[in-house]
Amino acid sequence: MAVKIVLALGGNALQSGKGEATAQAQLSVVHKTCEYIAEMNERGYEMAIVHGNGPQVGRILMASEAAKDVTPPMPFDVCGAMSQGYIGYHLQQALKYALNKRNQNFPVVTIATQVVVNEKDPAFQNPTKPIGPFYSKEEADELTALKGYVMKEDAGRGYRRVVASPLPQKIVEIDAVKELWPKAIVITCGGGGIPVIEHPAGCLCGTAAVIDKDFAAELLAEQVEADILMILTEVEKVAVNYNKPDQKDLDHLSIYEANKYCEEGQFAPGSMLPKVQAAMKFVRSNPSKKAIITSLDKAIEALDGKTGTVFTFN
Ligand SMILES: Nc1ncnc2c1ncn2[C@@H]1O[C@H](COP(=O)(O)OP(=O)(O)O)[C@@H](O)[C@H]1O
Ligand SMILES: NC(=O)OP(=O)(O)O
Repeated sequence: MAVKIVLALGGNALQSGKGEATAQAQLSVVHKTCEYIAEMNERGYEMAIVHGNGPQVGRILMASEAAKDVTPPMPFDVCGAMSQGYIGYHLQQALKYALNKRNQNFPVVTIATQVVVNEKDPAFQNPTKPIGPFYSKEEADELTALKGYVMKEDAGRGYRRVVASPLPQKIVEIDAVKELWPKAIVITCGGGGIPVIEHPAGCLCGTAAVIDKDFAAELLAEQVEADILMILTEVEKVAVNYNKPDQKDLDHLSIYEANKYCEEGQFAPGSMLPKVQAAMKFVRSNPSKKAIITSLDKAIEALDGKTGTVFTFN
């Protein structure tokens, strides 16, 4: 039986950290990303793709706010939906190209995905999710004074605007995802999903937040009964004492070890911590499953057991 994987694609799979933030620059990075995904498809893995949207949704919001004199600003949830649309479009285009090159006539489809969050989630009172570009401390202080943004330092890389990031509770379009699996590679829960609140009458209402795509990918992986949750980011392995002279890269983490390192504060909140927490949650949900955190270019080697940080129950 084919191995089922939910792939979570981080920022570097979509945009070069040091490069420009244009649509063209994103598409060229996505083309490279899709070569790896097509190779995985060629090897017989069944996949769904969840991607991040922090930089993109932040920039869509900025553009919308900057244009307020000519057109009404888009609500936050609509900006999230827009980010799903254009990132999904880039992935569809690049993945189809990479698949065709390998003579794999395989459908690729993006589902605009709503994800239910709890309006009482404490995350609404404590914004943690970095979005948009990076700023210096001085620029960050100016934005706080000028626009009231909450700005936080992001894993040693500069300051970013942070917004609420409630936990995903339910994937609204999950039946469609299951229906399409494994007939297509489905791009779903982009940017963690469009955050919606479920009202008693049954209607859904978009809300101002950005769900963490690693947690949404975890929920998806549980619901489609994936064998592996694979989180692809910039680093090949999770480390302890990250960025310090005594940094130690980790090949394997049990729930017990991962928990201990979380308590020690080894993983930066808003970057590595949610990935580790999502990996732990998936393995805890079914101790026969595994999660892998690695870099995009090492994904296949990691599936072959040669690199990455592998999370297992014991
Ligand atoms: N303990 C750690 N081990 C490895 N990387 C870490 C650690 N703590 C923080 N990081 C940083 O977290 C980054 C991944 O988070 P982020 O860039 O937010 O993810 P994404 O790829 O989803 O956009 C890594 O590239 C690294 O810079
Ligand atoms: N929504 C989300 O988690 O985006 P990033 O991966 O870009 O932070």
